Parts: sequence; structure tokens; C-alpha cells
Amino acid sequence: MVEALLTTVNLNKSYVEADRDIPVIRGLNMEVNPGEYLVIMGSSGSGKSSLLYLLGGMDTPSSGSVLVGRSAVEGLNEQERARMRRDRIGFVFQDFNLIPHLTILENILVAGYLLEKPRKRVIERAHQLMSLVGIEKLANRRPAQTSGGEQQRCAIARALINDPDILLADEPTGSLNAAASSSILELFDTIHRAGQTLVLVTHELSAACRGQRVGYIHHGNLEEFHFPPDTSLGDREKVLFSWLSQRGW
Ligand SMILES: Nc1ncnc2c1ncn2[C@@H]1O[C@H](COP(=O)(O)OP(=O)(O)OP(=O)(O)O)[C@@H](O)[C@H]1O
Repeated sequence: MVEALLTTVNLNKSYVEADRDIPVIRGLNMEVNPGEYLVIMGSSGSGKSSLLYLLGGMDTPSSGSVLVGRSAVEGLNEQERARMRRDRIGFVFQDFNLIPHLTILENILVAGYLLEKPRKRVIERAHQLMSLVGIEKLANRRPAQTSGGEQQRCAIARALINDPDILLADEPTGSLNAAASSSILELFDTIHRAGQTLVLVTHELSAACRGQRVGYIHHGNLEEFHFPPDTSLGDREKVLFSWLSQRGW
């Protein structure tokens, strides 16, 4: 049996507001398997980002477990958790989060230098990734001198510099126009075909249809949708829309 890369066991997350517990994730059980492309959807405020942060070890559950391989994240100390995030998880955000005074190349390298790898090897890998994501000519520009789509490509290269087991992306096309958005989704398809495991949070149907399976957060839990085999992108949108509508999306 294939071992899941990420597993949640009875995962709960509440936020405290005015001395009251507000539950967001409630007893959620899920797995992310090697090589899969999982999409997380849900209405606004349903807990998509919260779940992604828990999966990536960037936040701590109120109770329950997130297992990365066989290691429970909540059992790790701060240093071990930082190492786990650095070595195993890549994160892409809606707002790119690049460092403005560094060049595109330097933004990618910074994440790579955190690992104890030879510098030469990190620089080679950064150039390979810039070529993969199509920004090799922009290496010496600062983020402000590039478009939103190019900045997101840089952020994707940065997230891949340590060859993470899983790439987690939180609304990565949310700040982009339609053309840039669709080219980023094509880039995700390419990365996925090359074997990268992906978890994408999105509220866009067209983006969700690129995945293999959709998890819809409903009342703090995850309901799963599997696309019927051999359906066109257009038909995938129709069946997913119909399934989501039944759940009040
Ligand atoms: N640090 C926090 N403290 C208190 N409440 C929070 C905190 N972070 C998130 N929340 C609340 O938890 C709920 C889920 O937030 P989350 O950002 O995970 O939802 P989301 O599905 O990603 O939303 P959106 O699609 O609007 O980005 C929301 O009601 C939000 O206001």
C-alpha cells in the first residue's frame, strides 16, 4: 500500500474570539497521496486557508493530528517543525510574498540557502527552475520590475527550490488577470505531470477542474468529489458545478 504524504486524524481548529471558541475545522480526516493533485474548495470563511496552514505545519491544531509521512507535526518541537516545513513542504500564496529588494534569482536562492546544500548546486537548481517556469530572462530584475504572473512564477520556483514532497498553493491565481491565471494553471499541470504532489485552494471552477479530486469544506469537514473518467475540461466544470450547487456553494 502507498503511504500517504499527509494525513489528518480527527483534526480540529478553533479560533478564540471575545473569549468564545469559534470552530472552523471539525474532526476532519483526509489523506494526500504521492503524485496526486488535490483541490480544496469551500465558501468564503469555510476554513480553506486554515486547513492549508495546518497541513503545512504553519499553524497548530486545537486537537487531532496532522501526519507528514508518519511524523505527527504537533509532536515536533519548533526547530523540528521548521525543518519539516523547509525540507518537505513548498508554499505558494495569493500575494506572492517576494522580498522586494532582492532580485528574482535571489528570491529563489534565499529559500535554497536555508538547506545545507552546496551553494553551486542551489544556484544550478534555481536556474533550472527559472527555465521551467519561464522567467530565466528576468533573473536580475526586482519583483516590482516584473508582472504579477511573473512574480507568481518566481514564487513557484522559490517553493520548489528544496524539492518539496508537497506543494501547497493558497489561491495562487487570485491576484492575476485571466491570461496570467490560466498560464499559471498550465504551469501547475506541467509540474504535476512531472510528478509533483499538489494541493490547491481555489474558489475558481476552471482552476478546480484541473485537479484529480476536490475536497469541499462543509461545516468544518471535507466532502469529496471525484471527476468522472475521460471527461473534457468543459464537462468537468459542469459536473463539478452541479455537485457544488447541491452543497450550497
Ligand atoms: N487568526 C484568526 N483568528 C480568528 N479567526 C480567524 C483567524 N483566522 C481565520 N479566522 C476565521 O476562521 C474562518 C476561516 O478562515 P479561513 O481564512 O480559513 O477561510 P477561507 O475559507 O480560506 O476564506 P476565504 O475564501 O474568504 O479566504 C473565518 O471565519 C475567519 O474569519
